[in-house]
Amino acid sequence: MASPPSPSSNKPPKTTKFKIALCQVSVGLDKKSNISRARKTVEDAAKNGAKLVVFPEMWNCPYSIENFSDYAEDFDDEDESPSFLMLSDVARSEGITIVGGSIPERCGDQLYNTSCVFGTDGKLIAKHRKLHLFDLDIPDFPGDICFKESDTITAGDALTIVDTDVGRIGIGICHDLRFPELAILYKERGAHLICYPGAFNMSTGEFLWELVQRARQLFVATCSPARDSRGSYMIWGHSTLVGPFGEIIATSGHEETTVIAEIDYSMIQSRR
Ligand SMILES: O=C(O)CCC(=O)C(=O)O
Repeated sequence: MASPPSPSSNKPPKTTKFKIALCQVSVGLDKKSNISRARKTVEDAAKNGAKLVVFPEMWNCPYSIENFSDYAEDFDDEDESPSFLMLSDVARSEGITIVGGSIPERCGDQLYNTSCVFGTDGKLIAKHRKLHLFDLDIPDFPGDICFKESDTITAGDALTIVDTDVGRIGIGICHDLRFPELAILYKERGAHLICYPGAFNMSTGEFLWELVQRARQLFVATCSPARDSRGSYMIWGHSTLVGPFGEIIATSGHEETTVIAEIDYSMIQSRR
């Protein structure tokens, strides 16, 4: 993996205008079909001109504490990492950058909620372990949700910012989006875009998901799985691209879809 860019090296991106695809895929119980569906989605996005593809949080596994261990992958073990290998392979074959949402990562005795970023040659260029785990119990809120991610997942301990062919990208996962400090640090380190694979729920999604993205004053891309109305965890959806003025460039509902939109980094300069 490349070492993270230093704050002072404000390298201009190779590409300043490009298409991004936010793949709001449906996620089912069958891991193999989640993987093949995801691959096809990347191939279609590349056909439509996308140079950067973003996946949702936990795209290979229905979002539930009970599933994380069964669907987890050890990235150092080729026989144990089909989701990881597929993303690497399709990034290379399509020649695109992929922010691979997140999948449960097994490392020794620990499980992490991890996002892998692949360059156009298919190499892993960054890995972000979710920093802020989602522990919530709000019985009187609409949707009265109770979820304790820390029962099975260990929190990461590092920022993740990486230079790619499509700019300097900071990564956060879902609940990380709520913490402005992280976005401020990425901004100080010269990020052009922050990608947040997420899976917000119905309780907090309606109130916070869009609001916090629009407050970051950078390009922000969020990508959620599609809602599964039979699932135990009701996903908010609404994968969105926000520009540096807080404007919504493109968004979606909660159904399965791929949002394709243009990013033009010259807008960051205009905002300044
Ligand atoms: O912050 C929130 O309200 C939702 C976060 C979440 O769903 C998650 O981190 O998985």
